[in-house]
Amino acid sequence: MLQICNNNFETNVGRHVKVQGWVHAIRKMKENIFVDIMDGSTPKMLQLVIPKENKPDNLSFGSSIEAEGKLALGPNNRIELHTNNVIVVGTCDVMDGYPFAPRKQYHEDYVREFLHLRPRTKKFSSLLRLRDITSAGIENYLRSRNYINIHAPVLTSNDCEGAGELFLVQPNSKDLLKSMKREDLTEEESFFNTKAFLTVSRQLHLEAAARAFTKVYSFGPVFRAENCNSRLHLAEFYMLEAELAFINNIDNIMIEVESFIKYIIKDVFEKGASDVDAIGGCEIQWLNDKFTCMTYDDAINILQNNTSCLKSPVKSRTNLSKEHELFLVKHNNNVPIFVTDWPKEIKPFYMKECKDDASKVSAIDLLVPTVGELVGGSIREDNYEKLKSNLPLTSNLSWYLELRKYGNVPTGGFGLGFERFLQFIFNIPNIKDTLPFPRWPHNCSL
Ligand SMILES: NC(=O)C[C@H](N)C(=O)O
Repeated sequence: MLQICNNNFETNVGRHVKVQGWVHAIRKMKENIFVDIMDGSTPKMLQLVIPKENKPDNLSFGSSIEAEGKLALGPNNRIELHTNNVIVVGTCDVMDGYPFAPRKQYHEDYVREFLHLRPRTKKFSSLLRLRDITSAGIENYLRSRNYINIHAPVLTSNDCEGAGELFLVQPNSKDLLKSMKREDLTEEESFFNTKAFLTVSRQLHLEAAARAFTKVYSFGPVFRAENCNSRLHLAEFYMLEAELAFINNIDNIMIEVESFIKYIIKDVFEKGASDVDAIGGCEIQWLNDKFTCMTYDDAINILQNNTSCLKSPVKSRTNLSKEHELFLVKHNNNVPIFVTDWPKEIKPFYMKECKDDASKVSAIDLLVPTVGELVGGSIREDNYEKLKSNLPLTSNLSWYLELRKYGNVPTGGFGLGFERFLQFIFNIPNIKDTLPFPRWPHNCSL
């Protein structure tokens, strides 16, 4: 079996091979039928040349086939398969509800209505391959720099960000809940003896692991119960989170983030070049520029001087709106910006106070074109007493506090939203088109 990605066809000319795939185009000529197939291993198609009399009756656009024959050099110097042995594995009756037709371009909103068939469309299959290449690039990069991958749990009893955007998890069986019920626990608590949620961030677990392995990361799904249906939000998304021990200066985190992002983009543009071409090319202007660094107060000043161009009000000591984030980046010639020194009251409990200003925390948001905030990171509060007084009253984070008691070290880290990263690298207008089966409010049907 030959996969189309094995593009050493040149050396294979004359060889007898078997291929498999899905039909993307059929052209009927006088003596032969020309069929383009894709097998998903590459954006490239392979042309089959089938003598008219050997074409199976049920061969159509969208059907899956197997073909055996001889590879030959075609008139345009492309390698094609000459075959009189084609088997239709699965038919596809285009008149019976198949939502796509040959040689037609569809808007992504339409294609998204058919999530189960979408991976077979040409552009989306390129996007999913690019997602795979980027994700492998991230793992390889971190491994090569001695980060240890920690499989932190999806189920957790903590609300890391303290923002209340949690999905509650409990058994679906009333009988099970009844059998596990205890007087002192609510029904929601009866399975784990505590409420359990889908994780919003693995940072707290990574902080525990960083105090044993120095450099750790986790790359997996996180969940946010936000009733937001924007082009930038998902209820389930992948987050890359990294945590480094023996770090007490946010500059180190910024250096780590900037070199990581630049490396991964260059790597995926190189390894995924044919898919990047297939989606119409991508260009990043600032790959050789240094990211800008400005304080939150500087950012607010810029916004306050430009209120006439902004719809959302600019208020100091509040979060930036998406409009503000995108304005700041544009104002900075579209070069990414690290915003530093955030007001303490708008950031989570785990961030460390700035040395020279106790009203600020040592945190960064990285703002980039197209999507705004891409990365959030901070130095973590490592002082036992200070952290104790910052902990939310209702939290059960005594274990997290205890990390500051035994063999404590300062740590810092960051989290990067993977889908936003893809959106921004490959210029994808809607985040729902960066992953195979997106979840967003009112949408979890398959
Ligand atoms: N690991 C991180 O620093 C990410 C951070 N906890 C967030 O969810 O934004």
